[in-house]
Amino acid sequence: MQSNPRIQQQLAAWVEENKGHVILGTTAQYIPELGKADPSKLGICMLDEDGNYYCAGDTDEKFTLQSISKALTFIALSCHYGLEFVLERVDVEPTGEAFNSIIPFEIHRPNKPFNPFINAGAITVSSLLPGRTSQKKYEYLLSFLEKLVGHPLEMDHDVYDSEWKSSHRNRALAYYLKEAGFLEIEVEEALDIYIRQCSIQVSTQDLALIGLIIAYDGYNPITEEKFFSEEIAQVAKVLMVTCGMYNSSGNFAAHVGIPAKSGVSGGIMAAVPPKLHSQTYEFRAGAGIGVYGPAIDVQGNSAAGTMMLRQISKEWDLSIF
Ligand SMILES: NC(=O)CC[C@H](N)C(=O)O
Repeated sequence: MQSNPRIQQQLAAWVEENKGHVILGTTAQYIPELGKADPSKLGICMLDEDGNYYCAGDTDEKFTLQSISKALTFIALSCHYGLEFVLERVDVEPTGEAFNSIIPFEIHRPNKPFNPFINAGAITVSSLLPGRTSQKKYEYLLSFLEKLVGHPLEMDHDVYDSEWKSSHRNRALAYYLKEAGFLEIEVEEALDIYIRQCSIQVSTQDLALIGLIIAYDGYNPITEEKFFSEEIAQVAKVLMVTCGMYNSSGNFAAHVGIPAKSGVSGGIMAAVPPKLHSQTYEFRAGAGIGVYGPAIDVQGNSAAGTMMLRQISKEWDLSIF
């Protein structure tokens, strides 16, 4: 199908309409380098199965994956060792606590972290990536991601350094994980791979493409390549719906209804599965979405980005529910 100018115009109009919502958030100050981002930015890119990109607003910026990487590490690890191996080591239950909370861990003393999208679960998953050193684990993940997006990716070293120096809470969390026997590698190595994966730079176009592949159950409909199984994609989407937007996941499911994963850099990756009975012709076949809006709300989600997705989903009938 040819690119549709009406979609492009509509997206541009919605970016303008939602720009005002940036004041509902601030940049992530707890990682000083992320705090320096321009809070007024807002951009979106949508990609359909024919390879048409529809981009509007600030889509030239690169930004770091942050927690969006948690979904991708989960998929990469499941591809390598199988889903069963991963689910034996991390659960799929939301916690209702902040992503970096120590409380669920300390109170419930679970026999595995609650889910791979909170920091406890994500650090555990990262530590299990194949490779003896954090460098090798990082290389494994990077090459998996580069295959998905089809071009080389890089780490933002300033963001890495900034988080490494300020990640006292994650370090504490990693010591809890070590004490509980969930980390087979040393705390500093586990933190290193986790912070590296969070520091990988992407664009909204990259997120739209990975979102499309997840929506298509591990298959890239543009290049006709299969990257991971339906089974893995299914669990990834369940996690995105139940835990992907932290403690706003319920609200996001109710008002947007698209499997999505956000990061404190202000990125959101969303996977719009095919919905053949929809009234909305353009995206009946599914799509991938990448959003960038670094002013984040108290839960850690792009404030204007979330509002914009709410409008888009409503107007184009994208909710899976
Ligand atoms: N929610 C996020 O994006 C958090 C990622 C960030 N690197 C952290 O661990 O705090």
